[in-house]
Parts: sequence; structure tokens; C-alpha cells
Amino acid sequence: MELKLMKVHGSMNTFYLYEGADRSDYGVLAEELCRLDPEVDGLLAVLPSSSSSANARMRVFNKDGSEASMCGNGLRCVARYVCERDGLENAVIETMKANLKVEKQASDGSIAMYAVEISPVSFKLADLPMAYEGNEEWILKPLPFISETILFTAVAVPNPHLIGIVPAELQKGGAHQQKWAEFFNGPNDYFSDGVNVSYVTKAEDGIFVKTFERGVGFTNACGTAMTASALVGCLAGLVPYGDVSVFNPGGMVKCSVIKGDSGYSLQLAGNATYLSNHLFLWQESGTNSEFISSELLGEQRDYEDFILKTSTISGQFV
Ligand SMILES: N[C@H](CCC[C@H](N)C(=O)O)C(=O)O
Repeated sequence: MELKLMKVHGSMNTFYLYEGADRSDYGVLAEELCRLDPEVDGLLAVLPSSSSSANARMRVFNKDGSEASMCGNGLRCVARYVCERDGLENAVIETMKANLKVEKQASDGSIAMYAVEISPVSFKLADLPMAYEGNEEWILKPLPFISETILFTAVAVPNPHLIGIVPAELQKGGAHQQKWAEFFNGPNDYFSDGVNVSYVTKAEDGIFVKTFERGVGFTNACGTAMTASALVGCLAGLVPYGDVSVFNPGGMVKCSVIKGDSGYSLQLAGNATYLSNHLFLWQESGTNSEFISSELLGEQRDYEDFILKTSTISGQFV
């Protein structure tokens, strides 16, 4: 089967995007693509929506073939794809647990910028799921079996996140974070479906977030994690509610955190960059699939200039 693929990224969290009919074996395709192209973190499938109020449906598959309920960086890329396909400035994208509003934002120079709704948000441990000593929530408290000083928060947006507020020294190297993230994503008594693990550190003008993603490993950025971390940063008083600058190894995004009467409204805004077009010959039965052709789209140089500009803007730890 010959597939037209586009390689895209949000904050250097890189995916192949494919528009087609729904299939039961996109997880297998994701594994195959990421095996052949290790810099890619997963697959975004853009499908027709069964909902009359949505312009399209997104499914997201991790590098290991597992399906996630949401992907913030990926949704920005899907938002751009659908808005440009249909000539829209804003749209609604059906995801596993919600129809989410997306909108084109003013470009930053030549960088395409999109904002996406991150929802639903739940602190109920059952919604991750997480099991810990019969607790129903876990917000800004140490997990003593890990550390007496790191304040952890468990939140679903709606994919599962465990977020720790750590000093700058724990952001170097990543061994401590990797140890616990690998534990929670293997056989364990706490997270039966795994969890994305993020370490957050106060930065001069916002927060810095590094994430070990369920089904992937360390990535340059994780959109849902950065947004959930912005919420945790507000709860912890690291940053004021409103627009939060979130720095990450892949660049910088703006997260909006609004506290309302009925809970939190979260939005993630940042780049949606097209890297290249590809023709891929997918041998659905075996593993000898191969890329037939590729064509660079010339947007990455501008993104790299954007990173240089933003990462010098006080993304440094304090
Ligand atoms: N690894 C995540 C899915 C990808 C989410 C991430 N790439 C993002 O931008 O939100 C999970 O299994 O929940």
C-alpha cells in the first residue's frame, strides 16, 4: 500500500501525519515508521469525523504503537493541516475524549502558529488511572518512596501525567526522571496504563519542562505535559494564572491557564511546522516497508532561528 505522508513537528515533537480512512492497524504503521525513522515520536492519523460539529478526527499513536487519548503538539499540526485543507481560520477536531477547538494564530515571522484547546482536565486518580494508597487525588505532595522534597501532581488532560517540581540540578542528565518513568511504564502497582512523567523547574520568565513520554521516552517536548505543567506551576505559585511561557528542549510554547467556576480552561499555542513530504510503501503483512521518495519543505531553518530567539529569552533556570 503506497501512503502519502507528511513529516511535521510541534516544538520539535516530530510525527508523520497521514490523512485517510480509519484503520485498526495504525499502531503497527506507527511502530514501523518510527523504526525506520528514529527521530520521529509517533503517527498522527487525520480521519473523517462522525461528529457533525467537527471538521476532522485525530488519532495519535506513540512510537511503540500504543494509542494515546490526546497529543497537544500533534493537534497543532493537525489543526494547521485541516484549516489549510478547508480554508479555515479555526476548526473543531474530534479526539478520543473530546471535540477540541483549534485556531490559527498570527504567524511569528514565517512560523505557522496554532492554538489548541486541551481538555478535559481531571485530577481524579481514577481518570489517569493511578492507584496510590486509596487516594482520590494527588496534588503538590511528595511521593515518599521517590523523594521527600519533590512535590508531585497527577493529572489527566485527558492523557495521564505525573508532574514533579524539581530543582535545576535534577534537570541535568535525566537519570532520576528516567528511572521512575521507566518504572511507572513497566509492570507496576501505581499506573496500570503507564504515565507521561515531567520534571518542571521555575525559569526566569516562566517554567522549563522536560518529559519522558509514555510509549516514546524522552522527547523534545510534550504538548499535553507542558500544558499540564503550566497548570501545576500556577497551582504551586511558580507563575501567575493566565499566559505561561513554557520552555523545553525543543523550543517554547505559550500555555493559557484560566481558573473558572467549573474547573480549569487550558490552551496550548505554538508552532506547527511542516518538514517534508514522503511516499511510503507499506507492506502491511511484513516489515520490509520502505520510503520511496521525500521532499523537504524548507520551513525548518526559520524554526531554528525562532528557537535561537526564544530560548535566549530567559528560559534559563532560576
Ligand atoms: N505519549 C503521550 C501521547 C503523545 C502526547 C505528546 N506528544 C503531546 O504532545 O501531548 C501519551 O501516551 O499520552
